[in-house]
Amino acid sequence: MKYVIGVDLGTSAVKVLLVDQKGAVVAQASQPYPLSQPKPGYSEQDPEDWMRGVTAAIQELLAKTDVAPTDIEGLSYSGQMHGLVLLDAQGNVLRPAILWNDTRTTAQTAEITAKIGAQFLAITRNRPLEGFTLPKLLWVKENEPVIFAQAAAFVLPKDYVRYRMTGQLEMELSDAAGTVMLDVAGKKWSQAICDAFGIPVSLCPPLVEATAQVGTLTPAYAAVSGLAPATAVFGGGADNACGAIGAGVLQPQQAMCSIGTSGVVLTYEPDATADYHGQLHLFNHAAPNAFYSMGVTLAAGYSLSWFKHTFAPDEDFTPFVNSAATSIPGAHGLLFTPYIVGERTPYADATIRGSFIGVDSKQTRADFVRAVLEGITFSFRDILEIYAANGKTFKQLVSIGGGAKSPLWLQMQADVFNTPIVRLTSEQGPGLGAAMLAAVGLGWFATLQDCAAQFVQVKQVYQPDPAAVAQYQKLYECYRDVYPATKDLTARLIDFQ
Ligand SMILES: Nc1ncnc2c1ncn2[C@@H]1O[C@H](COP(=O)(O)OP(=O)(O)O)[C@@H](O)[C@H]1O
Ligand SMILES: O=C(CO)[C@@H](O)[C@H](O)COP(=O)(O)O
Repeated sequence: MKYVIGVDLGTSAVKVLLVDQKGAVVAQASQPYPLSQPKPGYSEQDPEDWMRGVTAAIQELLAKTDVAPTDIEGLSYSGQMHGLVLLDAQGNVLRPAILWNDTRTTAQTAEITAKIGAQFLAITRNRPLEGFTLPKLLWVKENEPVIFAQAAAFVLPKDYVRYRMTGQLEMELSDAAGTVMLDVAGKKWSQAICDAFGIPVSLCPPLVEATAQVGTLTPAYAAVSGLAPATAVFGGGADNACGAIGAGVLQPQQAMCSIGTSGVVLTYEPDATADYHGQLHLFNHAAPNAFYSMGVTLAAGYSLSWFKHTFAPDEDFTPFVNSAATSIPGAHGLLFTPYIVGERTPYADATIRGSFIGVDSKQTRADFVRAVLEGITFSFRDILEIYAANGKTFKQLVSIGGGAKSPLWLQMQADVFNTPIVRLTSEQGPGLGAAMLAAVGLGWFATLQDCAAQFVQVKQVYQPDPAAVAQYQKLYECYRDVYPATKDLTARLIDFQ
């Protein structure tokens, strides 16, 4: 039997999966790393922490199995998107990576809109938002000119990890789309965007396709990790593109819902003509010549992990989440909005903050846990409403990410969306998608669709419960009114942080 490894470089942790030729996950390992928030709106990670985590997770993975490293034929990646890693001419990291959920760049996004708003949307297929990479590059250029002057290249998180493992510096296409410096339909760097903002195109690394082999491991990395030097390394993909592949979202009308640190509702787009007027993102898929659209909740799983970390640091996620079962839909009148680091879809608003509305002396901690889960789920419903307004409804949604571990949350999704929710045998969609890119790159399968037919396995389908659907419809109407009512108020409170 032969194997591949999928490395999922998430925001909370790296997860590595060892997958055999039949698609069975034979071992997995995970290593967390810290997130640094030195100022309100800032979110950074040290790329060296990613490297330590990836290497330790691979070592742990190999120690868990009897699989010979020489039987692991290939490895590929799924990566948290948009994070800016600046490198000097020797490939050294110049400053901490500025992540996708860092919102310090409001001035730069306004600058982009004012300068080339309509042209920007036409080329990149996206509105300039704080989370994307170009505003981060402009922020460094304006605020840290000495560092910017030393920059010889920029990469995204998983592209940096791949560089350290292979010595090859490239940027993979589905992730490059999230820089908003790419001509998305033309699959090439946009000279017009670079020129408009004084970014030398020489900073943009060569582009590589997701299933293309970039090389093999360096002898040094093979020695330290325990992998074989001949292990073939493939481009990989943006985590949401990989999540879609791992969820089998490879045809029009198929859609997924991902609860990781962020939250995503995503659908496959066969070409780049879909037009959501910038309300949703449109990026290149990691499947060849395909695209996907998506809306993003900035703090989905992060709202839950913040709440648990703050109020129940010693409890495990599973009992903590399950405690919500002792509450009821609507959490005895408590509503939560998950805007704890600002929001992206449907409100591109870096200064909105979260709220608990309807706090009552009869409520218990279980009500608060339930309200957090429900508020996050309502934020996904907001994205589904945008799809519906554009004529897209889905027969079912495949649920992936850490949040898909919880049967209670899966049923809640079915009830809030009034749509069947599919649970797969593994909730590690991005890691599985990364492994599938290696499997196709190695030629085990002719297409990702063929690979998905073998690798993607449904475990259970959660059907909406009509009574809960009716309750959640009324609650969702209240939820929608919280944003306009709290927008100005919570922005004023930021001064007191
Ligand atoms: N047992 C669980 N039940 C429900 N949600 C969970 C559970 N364990 C973790 N989570 C949620 O999953 C999130 C992490 O998901 P993951 O897909 O690993 O994220 P990332 O890829 O961003 O690192 C956490 O923020 C947490 O809220
Ligand atoms: O910014 C986005 C997508 O545009 C995020 O979805 C990141 O890609 C991080 O993903 P997770 O760590 O939550 O999986």
